[in-house]
Amino acid sequence: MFKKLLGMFSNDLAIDLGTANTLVLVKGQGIAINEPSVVAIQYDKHGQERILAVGQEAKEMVGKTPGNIKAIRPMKDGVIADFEVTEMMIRYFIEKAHKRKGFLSPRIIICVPYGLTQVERRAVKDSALSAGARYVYLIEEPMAAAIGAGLPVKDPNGNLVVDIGGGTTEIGVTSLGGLVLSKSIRVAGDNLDQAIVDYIKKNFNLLIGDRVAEDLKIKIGTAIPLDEELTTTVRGRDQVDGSLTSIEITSEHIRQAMKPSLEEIADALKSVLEETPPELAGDIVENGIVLTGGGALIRGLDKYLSDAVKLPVFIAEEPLLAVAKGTGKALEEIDLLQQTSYED
Ligand SMILES: Nc1ncnc2c1ncn2[C@@H]1O[C@H](COP(=O)(O)OP(=O)(O)OP(=O)(O)O)[C@@H](O)[C@H]1O
Repeated sequence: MFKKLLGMFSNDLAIDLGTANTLVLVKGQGIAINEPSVVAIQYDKHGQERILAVGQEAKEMVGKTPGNIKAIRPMKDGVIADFEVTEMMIRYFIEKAHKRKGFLSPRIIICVPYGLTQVERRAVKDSALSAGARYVYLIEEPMAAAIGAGLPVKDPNGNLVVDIGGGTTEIGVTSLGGLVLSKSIRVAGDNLDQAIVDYIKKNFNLLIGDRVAEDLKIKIGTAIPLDEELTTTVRGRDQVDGSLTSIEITSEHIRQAMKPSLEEIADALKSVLEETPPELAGDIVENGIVLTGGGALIRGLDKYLSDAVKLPVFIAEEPLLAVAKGTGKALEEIDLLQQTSYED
């Protein structure tokens, strides 16, 4: 009761700490921040560092910075690659979202990739505590994705969600409010971008950056053949003579480039289905599989995965927001959470 009362005087926050994007929701107000998980750091001549930009502004600096500025993605492949910068980023986003704060420091629920080590979980909690959180809860990504996709996670039924983010694809089977089974592979959006860079280098002798590859994936990427293939022009540096040049690329090329990674995602899904207890598997056969995360937006991925596992596959509404929305819903039940398994 007392804790409930305290909650009325502070803006509790829900944070989806993604490897590609970080979203912050303020309780009762909705999404306050939706920005890339990138930090630009400037070093002075004594080697001292200071934050130059965080989020969208920092992402625009990636690959374009002079020597004394570094644009860093502190979370990579679903793990914390740089603790110090992750902490700076969490602190920056909390302070920005909580600037119109009540007179109490907030309680914060943070969604973290499945399978972070105890040390990484501790680091995330400590960053939020040192940024002024009164209490920090952690929730794992597949669970938040399932809640955000509107699946009836509390029912005694099996639900299967596949969250394809930037660094990881997380597959989870939920039932009775918990994760029964989960698998995380380091094959997701970033890996697809890298596969496109490599394919274009190998087949066209053209060097392109990650940002250009990501644009190609979003603009013309497809998991299945299209009735009318899409075409676009891509600019880069010729590997042989070093000149700047442009070539025509089709959706068929991008599909070929992404094929091995998409096969890995399909194989991971198959292995989770094989391990799912029969009672829950029956529910999944009936209800199908739900895709969340930015990767769910790849053209035809639902059909591709449905063909691979011979089950219906659906795309969640606003898949890029599903994890954040799920974390936000968990925040609304934060008083309940104090007694449940979410508490770390
Ligand atoms: N329309 C689209 N088509 C294909 N991919 C897309 C599209 N829009 C976004 N993406 C990709 O989705 C990924 C980001 O997704 P999301 O924000 O769900 O990841 P994240 O939660 O930050 O990462 P993680 O779940 O690994 O922590 C990026 O790789 C981005 O390129």
